[in-house]
Amino acid sequence: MPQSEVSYPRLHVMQHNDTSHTDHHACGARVRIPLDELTALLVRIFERHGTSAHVARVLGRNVANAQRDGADSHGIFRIPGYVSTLASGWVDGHAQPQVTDSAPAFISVDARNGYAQPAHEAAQALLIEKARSQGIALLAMHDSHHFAALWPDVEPYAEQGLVALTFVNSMACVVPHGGRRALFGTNPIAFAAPRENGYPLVFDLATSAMAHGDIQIAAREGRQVPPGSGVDRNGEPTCDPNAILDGGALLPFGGHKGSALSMMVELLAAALTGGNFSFGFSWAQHPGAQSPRTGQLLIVIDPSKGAGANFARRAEDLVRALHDAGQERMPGDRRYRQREESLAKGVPVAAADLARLRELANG
Ligand SMILES: NC(=O)C1=CN([C@@H]2O[C@H](COP(=O)(O)OP(=O)(O)OC[C@H]3O[C@@H](n4cnc5c(N)ncnc54)[C@H](OP(=O)(O)O)[C@@H]3O)[C@@H](O)[C@H]2O)C=CC1
Ligand SMILES: O=C(O)C1=NCCCC1
Repeated sequence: MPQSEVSYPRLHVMQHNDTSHTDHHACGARVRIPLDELTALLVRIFERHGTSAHVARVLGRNVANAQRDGADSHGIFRIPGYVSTLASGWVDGHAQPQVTDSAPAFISVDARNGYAQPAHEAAQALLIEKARSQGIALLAMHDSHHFAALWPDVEPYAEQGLVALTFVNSMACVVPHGGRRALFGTNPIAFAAPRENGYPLVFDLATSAMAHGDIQIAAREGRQVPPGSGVDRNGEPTCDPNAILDGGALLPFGGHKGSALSMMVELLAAALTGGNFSFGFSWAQHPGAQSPRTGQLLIVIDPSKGAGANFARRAEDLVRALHDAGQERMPGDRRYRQREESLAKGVPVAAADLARLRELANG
């Protein structure tokens, strides 16, 4: 029976009970809002609900950019979760991260129970300097809360000609392959590499069959999820997202292969950094808390130190070969397309969500 050891709260997601709109989108009527306006609104929400001005700026930009790029599960959908987590006292919105220059190619960051993004930002310049001088450098962060998409953590390195990889562990809601109870987090991995012509090559994926956020969205919209996504509280396969959320669990993607990758994420993001394993924390005293208190590892490589004279050109060769072989869509393409559209026309947001954001910012 895969009963989760840590029960993940289902509260505090954007609800869409208003069905009066005629728009075809599942979330009701959509409006478009300029990116800087959305960012400012989100910054106000964070500040109003318990973060420092600096943390609010970092998180506001992060969430707005996720929404800009079409991240349904990690854009404004997450705002009620941030707010309830801050209100619960589970996370410190004013945390001052401690950055330690541990070794020539190794930086340790204690996020001090704060959000991962400001802690990462505090060490970013040193990480780039080390990667360029040593060829490779690591940032190992612990006691951090990552409640967002991972691509914003790696894409900026590729924009500067570097290769970056990151690993984050989350909360126990995935049954290991052949196992009986949830132990892994959805444990995402993201990778970014520069290209000669065009946006960096970036992939960003949960090692579970689906991200937990997408299960929540399917439940909210009354949709079934694909076979192989999860099991119910009795360990029986189910396509009902509510059964997965209510005492059931997710499955790793690709059976034993995804399970092995998820194990690696626990080792790199938790064991190596000093952070909690996904099964290793309890938020029982913090009703409403939703963000996992775990760790993150970032690896940054300077490809100019490698064998290839021009990594970005080789990346371009590879993309051309992939296209020639019939793969039209590269990972990241959908996001970049969405980004361009959002920058040209405004960021799409469900009208009901925008109203709720305004209440959170002003009410
Ligand atoms: N903070 C946390 O602890 C967690 C965060 N997450 C986040 O959830 C988000 C969603 O994760 P997940 O559902 O696994 O992501 P998806 O399965 O939607 O996408 C995974 C990757 O595959 C690419 N991709 C998707 N479809 C295709 C295709 N047909 N051809 C080529 N490439 C494709 C995507 O590119 P594209 O983006 O262009 O679609 C993306 O890079 C991620 O941003 C992740 O970081 C997930 C788990 C935990
Ligand atoms: O969607 C997911 O899976 C998660 N997102 C944010 C942090 C917890 C897991």
